[in-house]
Amino acid sequence: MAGSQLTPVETALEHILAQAPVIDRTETVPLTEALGRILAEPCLVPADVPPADNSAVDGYAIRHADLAEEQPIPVSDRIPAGTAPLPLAPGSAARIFTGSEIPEGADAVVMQERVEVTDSGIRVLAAVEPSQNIRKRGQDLRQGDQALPRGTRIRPQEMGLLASMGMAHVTVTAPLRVAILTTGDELVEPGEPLKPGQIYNTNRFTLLGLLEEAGCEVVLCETLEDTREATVETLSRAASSADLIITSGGVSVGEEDHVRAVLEARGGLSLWRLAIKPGKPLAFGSISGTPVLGLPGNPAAVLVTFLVVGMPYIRRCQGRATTPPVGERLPAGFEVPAPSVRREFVRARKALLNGKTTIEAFPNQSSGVLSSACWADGLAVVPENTTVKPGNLLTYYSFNELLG
Ligand SMILES: Nc1nc2c(c(=O)[nH]1)N[C@H]1C(S)=C(S)[C@@H](COP(=O)(O)OP(=O)(O)OC[C@H]3O[C@@H](n4cnc5c(N)ncnc54)[C@H](O)[C@@H]3O)O[C@H]1N2
Ligand code: MOO
Ligand SMILES: [Mg+2]
Repeated sequence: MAGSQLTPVETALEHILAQAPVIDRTETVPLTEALGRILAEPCLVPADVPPADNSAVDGYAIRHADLAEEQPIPVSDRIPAGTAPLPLAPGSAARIFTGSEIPEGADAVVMQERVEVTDSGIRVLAAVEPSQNIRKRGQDLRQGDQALPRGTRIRPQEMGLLASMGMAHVTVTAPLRVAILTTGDELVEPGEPLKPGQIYNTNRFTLLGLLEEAGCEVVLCETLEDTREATVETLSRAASSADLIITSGGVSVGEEDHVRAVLEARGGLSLWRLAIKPGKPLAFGSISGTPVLGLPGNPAAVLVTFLVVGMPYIRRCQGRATTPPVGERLPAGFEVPAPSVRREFVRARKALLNGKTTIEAFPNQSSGVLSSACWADGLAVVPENTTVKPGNLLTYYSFNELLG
C-alpha cells in the first residue's frame, strides 16, 4: 500500500485499524477525576437505583382502595426525604415529598394541588390511578445489569450515573502515550521573533489540543530539523516512550522531507499517499515497533487527517467503538465544479438558507488556510470523482462528532 497509487480512505482506515493495539494498562481514579477517561471494564450495577420506591411529587401517599371509603382521610404521618418511613396506618394518608420513600402499604401518591386539606384530613379532588406518582425501585438501574460497557468514554452524565451507584472510584484505561514531532527548519515557537523565512509552529498546538480532547497523554513534544540524522534519532527516542508517534510535515516528495523517507529506509512504511484532500501524502508505519502516523505539514491537512484517520486509530487503542461517524445528510450551499480522485473534506458549517438547513463552505479551502477550520464547525464530504451543485445532498460531520 506504500506504492505510488493513492489509497482510498476506507482501505487506509482498515489497514491502520488492523494494526491498532488496544491498550491494556489500567488505573483506578477517583470519580472526581474520571471525566473523559475510558472504562477499562464493564460497570455492573451493585444495587437497584433508586434503592426504594419513592415519590415523584410533593403530596400525600395513600392506599388506592381507601378512596372508595368516606373522606376526608386522616393524615397519620409525615415523611421528609432522607427518612425511613414507617408502614402506612390503615385508612390513613401520609404527607410526603418529592424523593421521599413510599411507606409500606401505600400504592399511590396524590399531588398536593389535587387535594383539599381539612382539619380532619385530606379530600382527594381528582381521579387517582394505582401506582400514580410512584417511581419504582430500580427504575433507572437493576442490580446485576450492565450499566455501562467497557470502552465507554466518561461524559458528565456517566459521572452522575456512576455516582448514583455509589462508586467513588473507577477503573479506566491508562491514557495512550503520544509523541508529537513537528518537522521543519522554518518553524519558530510563538513568543519568539520571526526572522526572514520563518513561520510559527502551528501544528504543534493544533495537535496538543486534539490529543488533549482525545484523552491522550503527550509524553514528548519536539520540533526536529529537516535532516535524516535528526529524524532517525528523534523518532527512535520517541519510540521508547510512546505508544504512538504523530509527526507533522516531511512526508511529501521533496528532498527535505525525511519522515516518510526514514520510515521507508527502515522498512517501516506500510501506507503512503491517500485519496484524501487535504492530506494526500499521509504516511503510516512504525519505527522500532512503535506506530508512526505521519501527517502532512499543511495546517488544515493536519486537522483533517487527524480527525479522519488519527481519531479512529486512537479510539481503537482506547478500546472504544470504532463504528464510523453517522453525520447528517444536508444540501450543499456551494459548488464543486471539477471532480477529484481524492475524497474532499471541506471545512464547512451549517447555515439557514431560505429557512432550510444547508452546508456552507469556507471560500478558501487551501490546506495552508487554518482560519477556514476556525470559521467551520465541521467537515462536509465530497466523494471521489464527484461534482457538486448547490442543493446536492452531502454528508456533514461536526468536529464534535469526529473528535468525540
Ligand atoms: N511535488 C509535490 N509537492 C507536493 C505534493 C506533491 O504531491 N508533489 N503534495 C503537496 C501536498 S498535497 C501536501 S499536503 C504537502 C505535504 O508536505 P509535507 O508533509 O512534506 O510537509 P512540509 O513540506 O514539511 O510542509 C508543508 C507545508 O506546511 C507547512 N508546515 C509544516 N509544518 C508546520 C507547522 N508545524 N506549523 C505550521 N506550518 C507548517 C510548511 O511550512 C509548508 O508550507 O506537500 C505538497 N507538496
Ligand atoms: O493534501 Mo495537501 O494537504 O492537499 O495540501
Ligand atoms: Mg514537504
